[in-house]
Amino acid sequence: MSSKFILGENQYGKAEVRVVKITRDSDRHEIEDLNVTSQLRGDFAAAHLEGDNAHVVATDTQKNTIYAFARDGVGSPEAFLLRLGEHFTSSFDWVTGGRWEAESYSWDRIQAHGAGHDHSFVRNGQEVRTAVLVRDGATTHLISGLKDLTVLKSTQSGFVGYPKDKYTTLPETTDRILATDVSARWRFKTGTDFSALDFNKNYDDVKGLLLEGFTEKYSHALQQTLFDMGTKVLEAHSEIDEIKFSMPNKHHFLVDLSPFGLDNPNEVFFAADRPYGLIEATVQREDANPADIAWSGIAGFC
Ligand SMILES: O=c1[nH]c(=O)c2[nH]c(=O)[nH]c2[nH]1
Repeated sequence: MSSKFILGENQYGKAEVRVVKITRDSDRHEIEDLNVTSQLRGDFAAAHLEGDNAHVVATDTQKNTIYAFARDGVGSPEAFLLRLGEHFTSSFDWVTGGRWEAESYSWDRIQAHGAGHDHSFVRNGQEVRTAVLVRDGATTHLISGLKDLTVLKSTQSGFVGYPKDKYTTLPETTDRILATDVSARWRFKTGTDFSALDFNKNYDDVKGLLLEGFTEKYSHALQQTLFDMGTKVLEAHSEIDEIKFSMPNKHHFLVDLSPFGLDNPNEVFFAADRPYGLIEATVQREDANPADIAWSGIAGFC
């Protein structure tokens, strides 16, 4: 019996290019700090089948392009990825698409003597900003996001009414701590005019809405709070078609202080790090276009 083997889907590039850009037009410096991955798609059959590298834009060249483009400034992770995608697809005929991804780390000015310092910064540990661009021929998909945005509410959360079977030990509660690390990714409508979008403003606004959504209502479950958070974003942003979440339910267990003759009226908790509930869902417009190609390769979301 003979088998024939053919080349399936493929992409390649440079992963995790760490680039820090200091803008020093004046004594008051600005910092941009990114981790960028570039992957090209197109006709790379000869490289795989024949060892012919005529189409292989070296991963080293892709890395250098990222550094060279940073010389002009980054602006926003989304704008930076759009520039890279346009460059590679327009410069090389056989590059028909690709995937470009960035994480961006934010820095605050160090407050010294009552003012933000001109050139000394402290990493803002709140969350990591993310962006993914997928180009497929004439179609462009762009997904903004964030991860590790840790939030907690100390009341206005409960969990009751769930089915009880012989394995159920969890007591119902109408007053518990709700805590999670928000990971969210929001996809812009296909065909959005990205040149008209202020991505940094968009990011700040969506993050603000997510945080507001977390606070606003009594939470009957993290699932409900997730949906509320997503709804707020879609209501306010017509350019966004869907938002996906992955959120651990970071359990806080009341400590039994009775051995020490003390009561514990919901004040002292054991913050468990594992196991944790893991709540994942998409909130989308009813008429959103399916965009599986945009999401494939993004781990940790359903
Ligand atoms: O918000 C919650 N959702 C659940 O699905 C769940 N399951 C559980 O044990 N506690 C919780 N809390």
